[in-house]
Formats: sequence, structure tokens, C-alpha cells
Amino acid sequence: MRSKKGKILITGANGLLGQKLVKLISEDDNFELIPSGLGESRLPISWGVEKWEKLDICVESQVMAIFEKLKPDFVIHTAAMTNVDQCEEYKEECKELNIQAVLNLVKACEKFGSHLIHLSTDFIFDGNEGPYHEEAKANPVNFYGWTKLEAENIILNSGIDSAIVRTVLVYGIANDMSRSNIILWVKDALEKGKQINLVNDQVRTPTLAEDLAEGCFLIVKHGAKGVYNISGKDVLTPYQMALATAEFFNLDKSLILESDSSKFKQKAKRPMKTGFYIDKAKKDLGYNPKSFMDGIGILAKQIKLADS
Ligand SMILES: NC(=O)C1=CN([C@@H]2O[C@H](COP(=O)(O)OP(=O)(O)OC[C@H]3O[C@@H](n4cnc5c(N)ncnc54)[C@H](OP(=O)(O)O)[C@@H]3O)[C@@H](O)[C@H]2O)C=CC1
Ligand SMILES: Cc1cn([C@H]2C[C@H](O)[C@@H](COP(=O)(O)OP(=O)(O)O[C@H]3O[C@@H](C)C(=O)[C@@H](O)[C@H]3O)O2)c(=O)[nH]c1=O
Repeated sequence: MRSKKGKILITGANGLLGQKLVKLISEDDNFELIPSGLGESRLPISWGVEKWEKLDICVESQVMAIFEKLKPDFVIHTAAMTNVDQCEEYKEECKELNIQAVLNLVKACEKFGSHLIHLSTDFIFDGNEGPYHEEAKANPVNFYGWTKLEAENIILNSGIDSAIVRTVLVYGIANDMSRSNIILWVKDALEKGKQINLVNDQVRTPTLAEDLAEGCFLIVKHGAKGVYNISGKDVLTPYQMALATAEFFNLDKSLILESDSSKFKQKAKRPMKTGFYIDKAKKDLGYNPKSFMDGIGILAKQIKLADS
């Protein structure tokens, strides 16, 4: 039997990215996969992934015990408090999960020499000059973004082997999801005949969850270190994304009301113009994401499968 190329621990494996990583890596027998999460596994039974470690990354002793037991070569850290508006309201909980837990993981990686691949975000930027390269100056405009920048700094100043994966507005469908994403809630609203307001002055490079998982796995396979932008390649406003969704699913576009950020307010401020240039990931890793329309196509097939 060929020796495995490495043991990969995934945190937050029940999440949208987490589940896509499990699906992708479990199909490559060069790697031993260890999915972990806060509660019981919510992975589809049909995937036949038996392994599961219950791991609350906020509890340092649990993190140390898992590393002691498994000694992972790589850790793909996806777990976080990702509801941006809740982060603004519940700052202590957000700091606990998005910063303190990263300190726990860094300590364990220092002790066991594990390579940490950490998920970060376009929300570390203020959105005044997007799209952004990896070297752009961070300046978060909401608490979620501030915690994610703090986490980056802890990792980059720690000296451990690490890669920071920054991404943008992830879309996709997973099993028993803990939060929705733009294509799903737009599609759902239009199917229910609900009017929705979509801003036309915020700019993103929306990212298919499968592409993001591919980018993280490429970093593992290359043993890559440093900061990588891993996002979609199309620069779109939420209004354009909603129109494309209505187009694709043949839904009523007249329910989509064009708005702007002066009229449409969310609890946490959103950076206006973000999105990423991805030439570094393309050159170093061979990363090659789908177009937004092809991404919606992949999602549509999965929705059809899930509904059947
Ligand atoms: N989604 C997006 O648009 C973007 C995401 N990112 C980053 O990518 C990463 C993955 O995002 P995404 O897949 O959408 O996240 P999800 O919210 O889908 O998943 C996060 C996971 O973390 C788990 N979790 C929560 N608390 C703990 C804990 N204490 N210990 C262990 N696990 C815990 C959750 O468990 P449970 O399911 O039980 O609640 C959930 O499964 C995050 O770091 C996020 O900041 C960056 C940019 C955009
Ligand atoms: C709910 C809603 C959002 N929007 C816009 C605002 C925003 O730019 C975009 C997405 O808004 P949402 O609130 O759905 O998603 P949001 O919380 O902005 O998503 C963020 O999640 C975290 C985890 C990240 O790291 C960021 O990269 C980003 O993806 O759509 C509307 O125009 N109308 C609406 O009714």
C-alpha cells in the first residue's frame, strides 16, 4: 500500500467549505482525512466518510488532545463565526471563536509542527479600492473583519508553517447548512414571490465553494506558504448576481428591486468594493475557478439532486 502523503485535519467540517473539503479530499487516497466539528457529523451518509472527531476549537485542552492523538501534518481551519451581523452584536463570542480559537490552534501547530491553512476574508479590507491583491493594506470596517485580521496577524507572527487563504462571498449548497448564501436566499425569495432589494454599489468576486476547496487542497499539495487570494474570477454587484440567478432558474426578475447602500442597511457595515485578483494562485498553484454562471450551473445540479 502506498504510504499516505499526509494527514489532514479539517476544523468546522460540517460547514459549507468544510463539507466540500471532505468530499474532495476523501476521494484522494494519498491523504488521510480527519474531519472534525463542534457537534455530531452532518456529512451525507452516502459519502461513506466514517471518521469524525468532535472538536470545540475554543477549548484549548480539546485542541491539544486531538493533536496529541493524531499529529496532523496539515490543518485546514474553516471554523469561524461567519454571520457578520451577529459578530457585530455578540463581540465576545466572535472574539472567542475567531481569535482565541486560532491561538489554540497555533499553539498546537507549534508543538506538533503542523502546517496551518487558515481561511480569511475580503472583509479585512475597507472596500475603498477593491479588487485587491494579496499585498493590499487591510483596514476592516466591521467587527467580523477585525477579528479575521487579528487572526491573520497571530498566525503570520507565530513562525509556524502557514498559508492564509482569503476568499469572498462563498456560494454553494451543503447538507444541513447552518447558514444560507446569496444564490440560495435569492432563489428562495423569488420562488416565494417575495420582493428583494439588491445593492448595485457593492462589488465582489463571488466564490463557488467547490473552487475554494480546490484552492485549499492545491495549497496542501504544493506545501504552499504565505497569503493567497482564492476566489471567483467574475467581478459582480449583488444586484447583478441576483439577476443572473433569476435568469438561470427562470424566475421573476421584476421582484428584484435595484437599491444602493445608502438605502439598504445591514447591522454590520459592508465594505463597498472588494473582490480579489487571483493571478498569484493561478501562477503558483494552477488554481482555475469556474465562471459565476458555470458555478450556478453546478449548484443547480446539486439542488436538483437534493430535491429528488
Ligand atoms: N461564507 C463566506 O462567504 C466566506 C467565508 N469565509 C471564511 O471561510 C471559512 C468557512 O466559511 P463557511 O464554510 O461559510 O462557514 P460555515 O458557517 O458554513 O461553517 C463554519 C463551521 O464552523 C463550525 N463551528 C462553529 N463553532 C465552532 C467551534 N467552537 N468549534 C468547531 N467548529 C465550530 C460550525 O459548526 P455548526 O455547523 O455546528 O454551527 C460550522 O460548521 C470561515 O473561516 C469564514 O470566515 C471567508 C470569506 C467568505
Ligand atoms: C441580505 C441582502 C444582502 N445584500 C447584499 C449585501 C452584501 O454585499 C451581499 C451579501 O450579503 P449577505 O448578508 O448575504 O452576506 P455577507 O454577510 O455580506 O457575506 C460575507 O460573509 C462573510 C463570512 C465573509 O467573509 C464575506 O466575504 C462575505 O461573504 O448582498 C443585498 O443587496 N440585499 C439583501 O437583502
